[in-house]
Amino acid sequence: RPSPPRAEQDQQELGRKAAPLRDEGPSGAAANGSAQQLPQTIIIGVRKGGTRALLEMLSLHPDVAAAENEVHFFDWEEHYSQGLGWYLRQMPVSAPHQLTVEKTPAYFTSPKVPERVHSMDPGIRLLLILRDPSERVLSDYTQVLYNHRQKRKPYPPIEQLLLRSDGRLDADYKALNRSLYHVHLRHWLRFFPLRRIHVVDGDRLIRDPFPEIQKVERFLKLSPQINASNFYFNKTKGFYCLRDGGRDRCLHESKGRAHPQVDPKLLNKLHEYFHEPNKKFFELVGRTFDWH
Ligand SMILES: Nc1ncnc2c1ncn2[C@@H]1O[C@H](COP(=O)(O)OS(=O)(=O)O)[C@@H](OP(=O)(O)O)[C@H]1O
Repeated sequence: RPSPPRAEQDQQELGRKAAPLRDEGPSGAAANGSAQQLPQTIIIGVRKGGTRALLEMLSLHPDVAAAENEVHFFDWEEHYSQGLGWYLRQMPVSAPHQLTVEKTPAYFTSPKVPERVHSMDPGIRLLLILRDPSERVLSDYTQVLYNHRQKRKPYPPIEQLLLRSDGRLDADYKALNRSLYHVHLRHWLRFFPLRRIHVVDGDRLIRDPFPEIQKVERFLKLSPQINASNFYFNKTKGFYCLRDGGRDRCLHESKGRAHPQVDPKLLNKLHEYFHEPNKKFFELVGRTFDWH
C-alpha cells in the first residue's frame, strides 16, 4: 500500500493542538494555555457569498479566533503537500476555550477538498454561506473585472461571457458553474452528514445580519454573546458595519461593489437557468431560499 499523503501522516502524529509557543509549559502550549489549533470550524464558501462578512461577524464573539487570510490549504497542492503542520502554523494563537476558524471560499467548489477535510477531522462543523445564484454570478464577474482593471488588462462585458453565439447561456463559464450549488454540495455530502453543514443565508446576512449570526452561534454551540448592538447600518456603505467595543468598522471597499447593469431579458435567462438546480439544492438541504 502506498504511504498515506503527508497531511494524513501528520494528522496521526499531531493530535489537535500541538503548536509549542514561547514559554512552553508541560502540555506543549504556552504557560497561559494559548496555542495554535487546527480549525474546529471552516467557512468553506461560496465565493462571493459573504464569507468575509461572516468571518468578521463571527469574530465579534470572544470565544472565536479567526485566521486573517484565506489559507487555501486543502485546495492548493503546494500547501496541502506541506502537511497539517503547515496548516496549523497558519492559524491564530488562541486560548484553550476558543474555537479556531478559517475561511477559504474556494473549498466549496473544489471536488477534492471534502475528503481531505474529512481526513483531518470527520467531526468538524462546516459553514457554507450562499446567495441568490444569479446575484452571485454578477458578483463573481465584478470581482474578476476589478482584478483585470487593477492589472490594466481588458476584460469582456458580462454578456459576452454569459452567452454563446446561439444565444443560449454558456454552461462552461466558470461563474455559472460555481452557482450550481447542488452539484458542489453533493461532493460534501459524500463525506459529511447534513447536520455538520450549516447553510447561512447570505442575502439575509446582508439585509439583517444579527439573526443569521445567532443561528451560527447555536450551530457552533457558542454561548450567545453577539448582540444586535454589534451591528449598525451604514448608509454611505449601503451595508451593515460592525461595532466592537466602541470601535466601528465596515468591510473593505472591495465588499459591496456595484454590479453591472444587465439587460432584464438576460437576467431572466439567468433566473430560469438556475430554477431547476435551485430546486435540487432545496431538496438536498430540506429547506428553501428566497432566490429568483
Ligand atoms: N456587511 C457587509 N458589508 C459588505 N459586504 C457584505 C456584507 N455582508 C455581505 N456582504 C457581501 O459579501 C460579498 C463578498 O463575498 P465574499 O467575502 O465571500 O467574497 S470573496 O469570495 O471572499 O471574494 C459582497 O459582494 P458584492 O456586493 O458583490 O461586492 C457583499 O454583497
